[in-house]
Amino acid sequence: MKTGIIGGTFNPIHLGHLAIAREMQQRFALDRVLFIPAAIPPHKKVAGLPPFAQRLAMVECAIAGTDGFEACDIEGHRQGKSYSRDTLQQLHALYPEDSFYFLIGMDSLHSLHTWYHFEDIFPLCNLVVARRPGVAKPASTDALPVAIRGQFCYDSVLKTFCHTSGSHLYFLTESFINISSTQIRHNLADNRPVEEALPQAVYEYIKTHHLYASGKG
Ligand SMILES: Nc1ncnc2c1ncn2[C@@H]1O[C@H](COP(=O)(O)OP(=O)(O)OP(=O)(O)O)[C@@H](O)[C@H]1O
Ligand SMILES: O=C(O)c1ccc[n+]([C@@H]2O[C@H](COP(=O)([O-])O)[C@@H](O)[C@H]2O)c1
Repeated sequence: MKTGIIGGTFNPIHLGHLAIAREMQQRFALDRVLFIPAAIPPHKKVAGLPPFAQRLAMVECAIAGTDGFEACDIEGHRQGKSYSRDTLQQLHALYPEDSFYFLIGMDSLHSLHTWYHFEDIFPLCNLVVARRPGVAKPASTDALPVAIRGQFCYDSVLKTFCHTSGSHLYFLTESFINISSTQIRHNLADNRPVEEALPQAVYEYIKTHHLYASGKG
């Protein structure tokens, strides 16, 4: 089975997340894409963060009825920070036959060397990086962050980066939408429109549960 993974704080999940997940699903003919909310995001402020259960519920609202998309609460069952290395190891143990495609934003690629045991991550999955249209697709290891480039080579025939473990590093380009959860939270707090950035069901969940009102982070 080919399994895609998109992890995030999902505070809240938005149409940008869904668009890149769909692109990854189609490009790699994935059997399923797991949306994994971080219970305790390792590098983000947790003050004012809605509880894990609410961020998971918004993910469930966002993907309901979409073939191949599944919410995964694996990080809600662990103590401490939600490190991706630990999640990937757990998924490998649960699904030893699967190959994994782990989606991250370009910003995350550039800070990957600061992640917990980041070098363990490469052999555990293929990395799929979402980049903005117009940002050149890297075509040599020189374009990769210094901290990781030594572990990859560039195959100019296949136009792909290969890790020493045999995993690959791919770049997506088609579907980046210029949306962030931060912008959505600010718009909600200021009563500015957000409907175009959010699935309708997520918008309704936010309204019903009075999330992100002014003064609520
Ligand atoms: N519009 C987008 N297009 C492509 N990737 C995105 C987009 N927004 C977020 N991502 C990526 O999705 C993953 C989860 O993102 P996250 O939940 O932190 O959302 P965010 O919008 O970046 O949040 P915030 O604004 O609060 O930092 C990260 O790897 C991030 O880089
Ligand atoms: O494992 C780490 O050290 C680590 C550090 C920063 C981010 N991550 C993961 O990257 C994903 C996106 O994180 P964020 O903070 O941009 O929402 C999410 O799954 C996080 O758990 C993981």
